[in-house]
Amino acid sequence: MAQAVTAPPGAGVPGRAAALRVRGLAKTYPGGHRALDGIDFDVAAGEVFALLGPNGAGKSTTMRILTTLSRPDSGTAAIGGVEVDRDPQAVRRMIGCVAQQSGVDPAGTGRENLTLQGRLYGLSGRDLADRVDELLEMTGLAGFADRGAREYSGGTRRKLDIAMGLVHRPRVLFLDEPTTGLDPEIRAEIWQHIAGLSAAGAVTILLTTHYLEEADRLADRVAILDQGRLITQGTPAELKGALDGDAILVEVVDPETAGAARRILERLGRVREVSVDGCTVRAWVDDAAAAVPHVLAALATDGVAAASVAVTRPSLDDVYLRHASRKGSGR
Ligand SMILES: Nc1ncnc2c1ncn2[C@@H]1O[C@H](COP(=O)(O)OP(=O)(O)OP(=O)(O)O)[C@@H](O)[C@H]1O
Repeated sequence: MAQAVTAPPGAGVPGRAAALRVRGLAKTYPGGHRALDGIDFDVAAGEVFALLGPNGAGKSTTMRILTTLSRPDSGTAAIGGVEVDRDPQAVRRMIGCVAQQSGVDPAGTGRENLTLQGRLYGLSGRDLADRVDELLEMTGLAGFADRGAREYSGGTRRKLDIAMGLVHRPRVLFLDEPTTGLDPEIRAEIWQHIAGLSAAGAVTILLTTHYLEEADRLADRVAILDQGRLITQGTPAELKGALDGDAILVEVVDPETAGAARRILERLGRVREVSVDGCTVRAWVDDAAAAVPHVLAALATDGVAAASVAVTRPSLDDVYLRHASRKGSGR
């Protein structure tokens, strides 16, 4: 089995300036819970970097420290070369934050919310009006600009939150679970907006997410955080490529036979990491083309009927599950 790409301290993109640099960041909350246990990473200017991890892994704690809302016990974090602890005011001017909780004032219109946010950052007059129009256009909110935000759907409100985070042209945008709770259609629309921002190259993005597909689609690099430690980081392709082999998915006709199918596969020499989810039995093999006939023959010999067999290349889900299972944690 190939080793996963482990996180070299401060791994970043060679030759690109770090917009964000984190070294040895640690935090223990009152009561003794160690939420961060010394993490290192760099995010290059213009990159989209996704922090993944199960509940309680330390993602929000990392976000809070980087956005100056909380202090680490040790280690350093710098945005554009400025340490967050040393000059939080300067850091706040360089960053935009879209928190899980919406910052939209439901009593105002979209335009009013954006205008107020711009004023808080010192924008005024024509500059501010132009920036507000630009953002309304960019996030597809022009048609809703003068409606009360109270009437907005969850997705529209989230788009306004993102626009508000961008009003002062931050160098780094923090998105904390930007699409959690939104339906797939709106999620896809928001992904398009984030991808558009990234393609324009004007802003570096750090996002946290529970959706592996989101990280796979949007992120140039991802890091998996678990129990306060960064257990792996790299591009989605690197992380997937580090998992040797293919996944075989066998769907059994009768769910009662899934356990038997699992035991049969576990007895086959060339199959490893067999798991069951309902009617589907999943296993890893080095060479799917060679393994599939043996799998089917073994199932048929023991009288287990298979409805279908599929072979897939490793996904980011597989990367996540491999690391989560190594650590013995769930998702
Ligand atoms: N203010 C606090 N006081 C004490 N413990 C805290 C505090 N905030 C977070 N924790 C604990 O620290 C750990 C990390 O929490 P954090 O919110 O950073 O995780 P997370 O990865 O963002 O999780 P989620 O995906 O659920 O938001 C958790 O065990 C959490 O219970």
